[in-house]
Amino acid sequence: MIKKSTYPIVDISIRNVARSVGVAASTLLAAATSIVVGRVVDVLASGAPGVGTPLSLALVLAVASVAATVLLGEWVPTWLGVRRFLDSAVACARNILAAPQRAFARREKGHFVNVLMNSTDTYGTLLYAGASVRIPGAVLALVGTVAITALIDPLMAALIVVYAPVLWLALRLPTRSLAELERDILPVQDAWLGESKRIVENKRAVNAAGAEGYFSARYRDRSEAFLCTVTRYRFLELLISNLPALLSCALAAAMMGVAAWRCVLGAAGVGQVLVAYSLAQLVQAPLTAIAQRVAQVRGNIPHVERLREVAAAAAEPSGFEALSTMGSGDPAARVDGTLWATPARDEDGKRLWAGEFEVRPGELVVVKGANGSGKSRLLDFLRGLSDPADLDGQAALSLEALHAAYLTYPVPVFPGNLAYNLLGAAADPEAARVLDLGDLTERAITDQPLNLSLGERQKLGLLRALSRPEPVVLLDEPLANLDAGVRARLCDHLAGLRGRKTVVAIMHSGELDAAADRIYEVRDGRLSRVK
Ligand SMILES: Nc1ncnc2c1ncn2[C@@H]1O[C@H](COP(=O)(O)OP(=O)(O)OP(=O)(O)O)[C@@H](O)[C@H]1O
Repeated sequence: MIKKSTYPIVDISIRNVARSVGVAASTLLAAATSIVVGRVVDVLASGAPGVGTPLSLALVLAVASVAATVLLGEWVPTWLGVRRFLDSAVACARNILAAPQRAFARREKGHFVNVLMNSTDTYGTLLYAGASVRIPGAVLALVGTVAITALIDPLMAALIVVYAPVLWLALRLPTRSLAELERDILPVQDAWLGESKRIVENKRAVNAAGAEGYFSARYRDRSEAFLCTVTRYRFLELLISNLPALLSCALAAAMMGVAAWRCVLGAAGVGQVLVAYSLAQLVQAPLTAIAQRVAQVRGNIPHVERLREVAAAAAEPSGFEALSTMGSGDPAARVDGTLWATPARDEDGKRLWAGEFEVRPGELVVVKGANGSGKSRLLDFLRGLSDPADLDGQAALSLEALHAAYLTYPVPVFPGNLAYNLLGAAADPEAARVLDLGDLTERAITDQPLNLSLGERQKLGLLRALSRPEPVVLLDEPLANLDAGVRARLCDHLAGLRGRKTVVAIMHSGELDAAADRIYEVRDGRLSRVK
């Protein structure tokens, strides 16, 4: 399991302590402003001269308090949270890409979209900035305000000390429910995001099938389930944010009562009633912030658990290292055993018996067989994209095979141009000539479904695989969607690669048979060598 320090929530560094003091500064400056304003009122009430100095000081303190609220109280923790959000989003994307394929297949795509977009944001802005800066800042503000109040009147300070647990208890139930609800929302939100993604990705196919009604109904069901939990969440949020204002009236009345009593006894000026009212209001913000943010942190822990799960998956060894071979005389790949295509390992599970499948360096190897017989799963296995546990038997895979250039399905297209779509490789001039790219080399490429024809998309995938420097090339149906001229030239080209590159091609036709060094064919679930 990944260490908790991978995504720390409470991070008490010197910088964060300074930031927390900054968060507390606005409340403390506001408290000081109230006291000086109370002094102004006392001077005015007594009719004594010299109101100018405390009035100016009150003004300066009020401006400083507002500036501190905006800059230190809000902007600094917000900026810190956004930085954390960005850093954890980048790290999460890296981890998703690094995780073995089987770890990625354990969850549906909506889960990863949610982790990447939502959990990274929640971790940065709510959890880290909340627990490391905002909550400690609110605690400092509360302690400071109580201390300032105690200097004026210890009884008033005692009232705040009594009030704090009352408010905490009042908020306990809704904040707990909020925390529990947060856990329930996540899987519903995963499903909703997954469905949203499906609508966008499949729009054209849905239109072509005339299945708009079916898809909108599915979407409505998922949205209703999600919005139902969101409504409950919003209601609890509303309660938590408004309850303190309601209860604060009682605190304000009690504190003002104490001040008024002192006033009547002649122990304090009339300004103290105003100070009491201001302090009762001021203390609400840190108290509520502590209650709300602790609930937020508790409720949102599942987000950081999800991020840690992705980080743990990225650290998971693929397991293929144990199968890799290094020797120069070794085959590029050898598989001897039963390869399971489906997770089920019983009579219903699909499997391919790949007894003594072998590819030697520099060979052109053709694999044939009926649809769904497990040929693509075999290539995935050679490329180290599946799970070594899928094989009941033995295998030896060269590092070249495990890092092979791989044309697989669907051919992914990235918005940009052809050069960009080669993902860092320079176009192989011979492959480019063979594929007859036409205007594909100059035009803008988008991931809109009609931007490239099926054949053009295939050419792009082939150019990408054939331009990579890796010595082993795996091609899943290289001739699919190509016109007769390109098919013939491509077959000649692949035949010409013999001795220079190791090529394994899945074929549904005999066009490569004559050139192939070996041909394997699946018959009745068994992969046998036929040439
Ligand atoms: N994770 C999985 N869960 C369930 N079934 C799976 C899974 N992975 C593969 N399969 C099934 O295993 C079978 C073999 O798939 P594979 O893509 O290897 O076939 P193929 O021989 O390449 O077929 P084709 O010639 O049609 O491309 C298919 O029926 C596929 O649906």
